[in-house]
Amino acid sequence: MRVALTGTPGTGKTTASERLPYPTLHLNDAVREHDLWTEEDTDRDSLVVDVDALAAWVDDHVEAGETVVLESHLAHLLDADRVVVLRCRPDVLESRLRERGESDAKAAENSESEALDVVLSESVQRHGEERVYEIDTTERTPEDVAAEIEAVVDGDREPSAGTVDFTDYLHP
Ligand SMILES: Nc1ncnc2c1ncn2[C@@H]1O[C@H](COP(=O)(O)OP(=O)(O)O)[C@@H](O)[C@H]1O
Repeated sequence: MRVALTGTPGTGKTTASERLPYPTLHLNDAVREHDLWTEEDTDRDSLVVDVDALAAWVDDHVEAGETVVLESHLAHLLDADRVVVLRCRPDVLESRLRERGESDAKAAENSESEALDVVLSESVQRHGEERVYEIDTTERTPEDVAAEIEAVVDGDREPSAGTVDFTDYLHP
């Protein structure tokens, strides 16, 4: 089974993935290590990913029949059997990112994106609501988040797209 573990930067994907019993492909690392990008976005200090090249790289690194986690804020752009979207209340997300050393501008940009449900909407658009599972990490420990992800993999959770609403945190 392919599980896409996605969510706005800062929602806790890397931290949760380290606590899962499944092999995890950290796609952002793969993009850099194997030059799976088309150009540099200097304004946003990021790379424009070549999604087709990334998809081909993943195909080459996933054993048929194994459960594998594809971890990245872009993971939902790839084929997956289930899509786990981590969520975090935007004000908490902003402080997490600042504590991680991100710039105020980047922290604010991601906080706004989280309030606008950008990753969730893209995930539903690409995979359909029946494959999308939201997990709100705001008040969960990384261990609890990992346990919730395992429950999704085990089929113990119903799809839950749209259960999280952070519109109250949209900046006027
Ligand atoms: N469940 C959680 N509760 C509180 N803080 C968390 C949680 N998960 C991650 N963090 C912290 O938030 C920051 C972002 O986590 P990280 O796993 O890097 O997010 P992502 O991989 O989604 O960008 C890190 O500093 C991490 O220590």
